[in-house]
Amino acid sequence: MISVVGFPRIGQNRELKKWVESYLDKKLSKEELIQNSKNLKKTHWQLQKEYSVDLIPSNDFSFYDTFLDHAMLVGSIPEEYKAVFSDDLELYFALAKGYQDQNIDLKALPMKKWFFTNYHYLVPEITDNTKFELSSTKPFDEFVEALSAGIKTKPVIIGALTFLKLSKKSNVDIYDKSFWEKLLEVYIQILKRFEELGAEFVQIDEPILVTDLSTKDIEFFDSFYRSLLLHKGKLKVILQTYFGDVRDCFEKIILLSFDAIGLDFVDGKFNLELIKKFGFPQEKFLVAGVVNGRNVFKNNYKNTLELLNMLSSFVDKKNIVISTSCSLLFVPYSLKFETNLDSNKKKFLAFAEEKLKELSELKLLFSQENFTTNNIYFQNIQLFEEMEKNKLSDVSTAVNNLTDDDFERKPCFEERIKLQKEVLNLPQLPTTTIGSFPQTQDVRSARSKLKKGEITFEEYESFIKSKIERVIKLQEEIGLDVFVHGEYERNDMVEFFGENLEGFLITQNGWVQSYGTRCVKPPIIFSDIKRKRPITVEYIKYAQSLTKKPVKGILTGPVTILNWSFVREDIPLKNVAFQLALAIKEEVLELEREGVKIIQIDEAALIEKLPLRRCQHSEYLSWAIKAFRLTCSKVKPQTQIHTHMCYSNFDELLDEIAKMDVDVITFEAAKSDFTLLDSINKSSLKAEVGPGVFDVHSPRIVSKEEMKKLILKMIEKVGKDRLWVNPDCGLKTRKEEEVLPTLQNMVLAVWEVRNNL
Ligand SMILES: CN1c2c(nc(N)[nH]c2=O)NC[C@@H]1CNc1ccc(C(=O)N[C@@H](CCC(=O)N[C@@H](CCC(=O)N[C@@H](CCC(=O)O)C(=O)O)C(=O)O)C(=O)O)cc1
Ligand SMILES: N[C@@H](CCS)C(=O)O
Ligand SMILES: [Zn+2]
Repeated sequence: MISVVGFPRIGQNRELKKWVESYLDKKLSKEELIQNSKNLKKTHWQLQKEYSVDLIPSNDFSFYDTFLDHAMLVGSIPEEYKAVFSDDLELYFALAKGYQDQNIDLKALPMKKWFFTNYHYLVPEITDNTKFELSSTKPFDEFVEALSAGIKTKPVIIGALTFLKLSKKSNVDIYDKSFWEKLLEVYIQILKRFEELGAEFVQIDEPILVTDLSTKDIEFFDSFYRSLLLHKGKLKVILQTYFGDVRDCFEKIILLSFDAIGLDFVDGKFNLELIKKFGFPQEKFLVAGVVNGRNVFKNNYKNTLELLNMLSSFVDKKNIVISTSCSLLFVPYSLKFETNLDSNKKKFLAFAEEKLKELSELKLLFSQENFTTNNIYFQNIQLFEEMEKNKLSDVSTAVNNLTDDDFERKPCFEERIKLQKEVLNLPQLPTTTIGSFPQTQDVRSARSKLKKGEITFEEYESFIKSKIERVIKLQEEIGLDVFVHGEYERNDMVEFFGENLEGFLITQNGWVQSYGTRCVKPPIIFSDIKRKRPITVEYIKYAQSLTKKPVKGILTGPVTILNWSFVREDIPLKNVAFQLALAIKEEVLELEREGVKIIQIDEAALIEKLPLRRCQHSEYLSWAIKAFRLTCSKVKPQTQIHTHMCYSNFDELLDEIAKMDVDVITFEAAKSDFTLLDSINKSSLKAEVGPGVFDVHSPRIVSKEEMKKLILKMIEKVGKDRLWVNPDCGLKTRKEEEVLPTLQNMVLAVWEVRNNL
């Protein structure tokens, strides 16, 4: 059999994004949105059927986020939202995006990164008031929709442990049976309903099982599922894990009466060792995740068939289900739109649709005794031999020649910061922004015209320069201290660098959902990385020529470029990171030579990609931090190096972040509690800090008073001498009318505080 854990839902041309945005703009009716989405789901199910997928997922579709769908399903929604909306879809989008009118001001649920991916889920809150009850029909409706199209799907449901652990909890003990019994009842009802509807398989996703688990987690899991599985009736229940191995609970889960266990053999290589050590129950299916759901390179059939054959010495061959390692949500839809990719490179790639083909080819080969004589197998072997030949020089000469001195910035922070203060002569509590200003429609449309050849590069360049002129003027008017050029020339902070460095492939349509309706187009790292030409220098120099205030040169750091790109699987990540670092270093040094006095190297994704298991942290951090240091170790002491990190919970990692040895770090402040600021004082971090004073993800205009209070609190926590004042991230997703007043209030708040220092 073949199973797909989940399928991309945004549509081959981002149709869903466009429909949802139109619905939110009141340009598409609710009925149209629902009908269009039904057609889209049907297309995806039919596509999977064409590739002979046996276990086709449903309920992997979502208007915004499946975690929010699940919260709606089990009734874990705050009462104050429920009270306002009689329409479920309005309630849903209010939770996703917030809601404001003259009388009501409801915030959006917070977003968090989904494990180590670049997808964000919405975080529901569970309190002692939460009354779990079956509150939506979405998964059942989708099952029936597919059935009426002639496809019996495998509904996918988020498991209870993953749901509870990834939700925010207030005043509840999730391990207390009297708390979770109600939730159990809801899960029982869900299974019963699917059984009534005639489902054969149901997939329960428990990716949390691949993280470090406590005894309580394991006890909860055991009791909850022991009880739930008593009610499965005729259904076959798949326990689906992904993103790693299940070393903490394998022995327990194989004893439970799941009918199938889904294990990831791509990110969870250790799963094979677990099976070798503990065996696998003969009566169960093993859903073997062998086709990578998180990367775009073709599957190596030789390795995969070796693995499957190895597994078949522990599991009856007919019980091995060939599967994706995780949902295909994390890869683009199809290669068929990539008409500009060099065919000699494209042949090494597989997006979601091509992965369906891989699954069916693997099924065929696995069923054949003499698969090595099959032409499909032979061609795949040849492909990988060719890939091996055009391997990146394992460690390129420059990376090979690096010595300790290349990672060391001199002199020490205390001496550098004194020199920088003399050069920059900034006021106390310097104000700045993180880099991007609103990417307004005119900017997107100019870029689109450039791509279509409707305007020349010179016309585009002069348009970007006019935007820079405007943003410099705006910053002068607002009274900020350190300026930015606005990043108007960048479609995305990673893709833009991919477009301008050698070694990357850029897709036309390789969109992947990042959150809600927002997508990114990750570039593909294919060969040695080199800087072909200056990337940011001209626009930053131009911006600096328009003002006496210092303009920050803003670059994306090597680890973030690496982590938000698709990277070849046959080269150690560390080597690719060092190649990227050498390229960014050249840009840093050129900016410095051109007189740029402050350079910000964004490492938004450095902490977020931390391995899920603690025991693997230090290995990752050691090369990731070195890659960052390589970019700026050779700048003059007078040049001030900033970095920016967003979204991450890095309280416990401050001593590691200190090793980046930057002069200034801006980050998302813990929104209302100040634990991070307290931790800064206790850590070895010496850098000046700019905890964000407003949340860029909310359209709210923030008042001077609100920010003044925050600044005073921050001064109390970290002192006035090392504090910067800035938003918590770039402003690209906001409208100008939302952020300009807030920036003005931020500056006014600082002026008032300064006057009283
Ligand atoms: C900081 N974040 C980032 C992450 N990952 C990245 N790779 N980059 C990030 O910045 N991860 C964590 C967060 C996630 N945050 C975001 C924030 C915003 C977006 C977003 O706005 N995405 C846009 C697409 C951006 C883009 O690449 N735009 C292109 C193409 C624009 C386009 O769609 N053009 C239209 C034509 C337009 C016209 O003619 O008017 C078209 O092609 O049809 C560009 O600017 O050139 C989105 O809309 O989803 C994502 C993640
Ligand atoms: N410089 C980037 C960082 C985002 S994390 C921006 O301002 O958009
Ligand atoms: Zn950010």
